[in-house]
Amino acid sequence: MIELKNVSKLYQAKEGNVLALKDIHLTVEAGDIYGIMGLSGAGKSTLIRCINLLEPPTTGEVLIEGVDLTKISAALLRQQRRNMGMIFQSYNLLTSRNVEENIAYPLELQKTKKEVIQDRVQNLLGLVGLEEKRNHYPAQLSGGQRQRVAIARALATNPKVLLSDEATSALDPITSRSILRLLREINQKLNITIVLITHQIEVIEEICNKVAVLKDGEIVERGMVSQVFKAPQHPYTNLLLGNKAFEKHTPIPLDFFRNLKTGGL
Ligand SMILES: Nc1ncnc2c1ncn2[C@@H]1O[C@H](COP(=O)(O)OP(=O)(O)OP(=O)(O)O)[C@@H](O)[C@H]1O
Repeated sequence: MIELKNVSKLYQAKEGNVLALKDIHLTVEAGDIYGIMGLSGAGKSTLIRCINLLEPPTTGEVLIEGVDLTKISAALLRQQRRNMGMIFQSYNLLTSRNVEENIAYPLELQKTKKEVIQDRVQNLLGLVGLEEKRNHYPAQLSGGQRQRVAIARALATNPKVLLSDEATSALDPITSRSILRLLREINQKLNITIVLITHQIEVIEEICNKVAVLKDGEIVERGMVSQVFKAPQHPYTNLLLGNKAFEKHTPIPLDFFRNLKTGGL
């Protein structure tokens, strides 16, 4: 349902040009929770923003259900974008609007009838578990609650796809897990395809069925999470997963501290 073909992105700036994406080919099927992982600067944000054309690719095609977004008019693009909600690390809520009003905002923009908006907002508040906070403003909410509002707002127009740009990176591990659980529920109950970018391996492990590994603007490895994580083929994937194994499971050898004291490392 989402297909990127030969997508490249060149940023041209006074300070110098950056080729942020190089000949990307990516297929996301309906129902996937597709994770794109890589270190800082790998091109993850650029890639996810190319999917809804927030960042127009320099070359290549972005096909959503067979429609190439790079070739349609601005009006048609606006219409296509309603099929794709997006959430961000920094939530991007409207600070002068309360929870209900934030969720209603995309529907107001498309001139939906008031009664329909009320019903939809009510359902979404239930879905994200924020009925009791409906009149609160973003400043009165925790990070996790803000992300729930952002998720409800992203789903307001009934999209088929949800794009998640490091949605849990600013949250503590427990809140992060509760947001990931919510995303999985949305994928399973509402049949919404999710594409997410993250630098956190545990996010991929927790909810994604597929993964692509991005390095310096190129996809170096992709596949089912179960396979890629069990038997990574590319040294860079190994490095990313190896680091995690070190953090999580490998006790730091005593020699490390001895050597540190004596400057022997
Ligand atoms: N508007 C821009 N103008 C010039 N260069 C840019 C622009 N946006 C991103 N870049 C460059 O493109 C490359 C990829 O950036 P991008 O933000 O996509 O990476 P990322 O993997 O999302 O990184 P992070 O995890 O740190 O957000 C980087 O070298 C970055 O400096």
